[in-house]
Amino acid sequence: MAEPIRVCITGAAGQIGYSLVYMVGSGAVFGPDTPVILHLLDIKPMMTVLNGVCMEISDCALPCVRDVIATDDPAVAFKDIESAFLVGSMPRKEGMERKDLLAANVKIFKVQAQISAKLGIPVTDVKNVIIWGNHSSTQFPDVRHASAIVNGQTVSVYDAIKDDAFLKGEFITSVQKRGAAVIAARKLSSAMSAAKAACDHMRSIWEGTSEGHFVSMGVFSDGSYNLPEGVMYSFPVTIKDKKWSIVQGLPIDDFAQEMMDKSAKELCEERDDAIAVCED
Ligand SMILES: NC(=O)c1ccc[n+]([C@@H]2O[C@H](COP(=O)([O-])OP(=O)(O)OC[C@H]3O[C@@H](n4cnc5c(N)ncnc54)[C@H](O)[C@@H]3O)[C@@H](O)[C@H]2O)c1
Repeated sequence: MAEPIRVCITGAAGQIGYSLVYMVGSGAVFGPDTPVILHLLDIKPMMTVLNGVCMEISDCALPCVRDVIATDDPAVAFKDIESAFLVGSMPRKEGMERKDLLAANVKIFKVQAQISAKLGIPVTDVKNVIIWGNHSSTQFPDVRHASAIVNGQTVSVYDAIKDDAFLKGEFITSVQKRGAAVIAARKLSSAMSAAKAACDHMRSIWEGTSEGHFVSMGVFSDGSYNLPEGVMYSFPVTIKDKKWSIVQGLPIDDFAQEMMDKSAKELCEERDDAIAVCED
């Protein structure tokens, strides 16, 4: 086996942390041949809970876990690490909008399932669905540039679904409202799917994207696609040598641009709110 890498997970005693620890420790993120030393950070009152998580890590005999450092000291948690999942903060509760979280959290610091169900194919046969914008009710899931394997042929998802009303209506709104729907059903914010998404992001960064594939990530906007510069915005990106590049030149129609602009406007407002909180 290779030398172990040090991976920090903050908020490790929380819901998302609980799923993340398992996924990282089982080899699903950095590969089954890469041992990891887990640096688990949480706040002092959560140390007993974190100790329970450590007991379970030990009981699971996770194949990739070489050692575990559980701490409430960020200096210890972030020492010599190669990668970090910054999860520690306050989750959204029923009735809360994302904006409500900003004031609380600012100081501390994808959507193929529906398409594959509509086409009756496995999720692995759908690629390049884009989420533009914010992770909120203005996010814009866009299948215009996506392709799928149907009956052994690679086809455009838009042409295969052939349902403009669905793709511009129900599909978008159900993705936009998914977070709230999970909270309404679980009475808790999503955790397993959030941890899976974080792990997918980390694996994409670690391994890079394969030829012809892109993934959506919230990255610092450089003004591509006529969107405002200087906000964190979800773009289609490719990744090589752990560096992301925004995919350029995708044709954007009026409908898409309007959706993308709406999410950008909200992100600019959130950025300004966050700056105001910091300056308080
Ligand atoms: N993007 C998404 O899809 C998505 C989905 C769900 C949750 N979230 C966000 O992820 C975060 C964590 O959610 P959760 O459900 O795991 O919450 P949780 O309350 O179960 O866990 C959060 C953990 O963070 C710890 N924590 C708080 N402040 C900390 C600090 N300063 N340093 C280290 N640890 C700290 C808490 O003690 C707790 O153990 C929240 O901000 C939530 O809004 C995002």
